[in-house]
Amino acid sequence: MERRRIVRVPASSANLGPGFDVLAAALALHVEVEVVETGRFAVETDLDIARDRRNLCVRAFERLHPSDRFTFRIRSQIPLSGGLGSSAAAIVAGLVAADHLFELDADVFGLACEVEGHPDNVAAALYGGVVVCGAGGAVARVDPPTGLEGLLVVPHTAVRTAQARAALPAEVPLADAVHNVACTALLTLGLARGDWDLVGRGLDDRLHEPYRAHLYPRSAELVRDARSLGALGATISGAGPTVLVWTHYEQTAAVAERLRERTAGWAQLLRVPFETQGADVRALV
Ligand SMILES: Nc1ncnc2c1ncn2[C@@H]1O[C@H](COP(=O)(O)OP(=O)(O)OP(=O)(O)O)[C@@H](O)[C@H]1O
Ligand SMILES: N[C@@H](CCO)C(=O)O
Repeated sequence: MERRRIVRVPASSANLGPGFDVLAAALALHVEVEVVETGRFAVETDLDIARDRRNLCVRAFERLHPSDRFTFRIRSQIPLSGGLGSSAAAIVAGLVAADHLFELDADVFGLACEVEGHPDNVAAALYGGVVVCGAGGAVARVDPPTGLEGLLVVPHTAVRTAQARAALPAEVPLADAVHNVACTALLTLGLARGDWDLVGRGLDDRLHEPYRAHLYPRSAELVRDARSLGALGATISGAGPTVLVWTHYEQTAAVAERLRERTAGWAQLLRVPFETQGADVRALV
């Protein structure tokens, strides 16, 4: 009988403002990858992604097992323009599928970090919730507070993560590093306590968003103006250009209305809950 697995992995928003390469949150948009032992290699998808062995799901799968006899059917709700952890979700899906098919009990998190190059999106994709990635591969996870919602504003123009990482300086002023430590502490306390004031005060960043603003000028402007639209604040999602506008659910509809006027012509405006559930795998018969 054909062996078959279906893996569902959430999108994620990394950095959450000040927590560069440390903080991320899973979001309720998903990639679904069905891996079937058909006896031939193929990638079947409507997405604009590689259909050969350069495909990220396949590359990740191959870290654990050859893909020659497997067909990969990939569907995704995650915009590919950048900032929503689509690459991490694809990598986690490939690894989880192989790990489950061959009962390997592999270090999926460690391998996924190696392929992705940084841990934040990978941790959120694998474990769900809000994650803090520490030294030596440690991950702490907390459920997002009840009532927290996100509005995602997705531009047409894409930014590749590699390009955004290349824009960062090797050194930053000490005062900016201190500012980010303070904001990260306020934000994590705010998220753990469900304290909206602390969350709003903790979203500011000086380590990556200013250095990348020339790659996504309209997104940077929206982050600056989000509070004046009634939101708790906004952050560049991951390496951008998508913007995550943070709201309490009682504010979301009104903020969405103002954003709709403000972002006419942008690719998508999505109301997306934070996701508590991480990667999930099922065996199909
Ligand atoms: N389901 C998928 N299967 C295979 N490859 C994918 C899939 N989804 C995305 N990719 C690949 O990942 C690339 C996007 O990766 P990139 O790191 O630039 O952005 P991102 O992961 O969406 O954003 P960020 O890392 O900032 O959150 C796509 O161009 C595509 O090549
Ligand atoms: N922390 C990463 C997330 C992008 O995948 C970055 O900002 O480069």
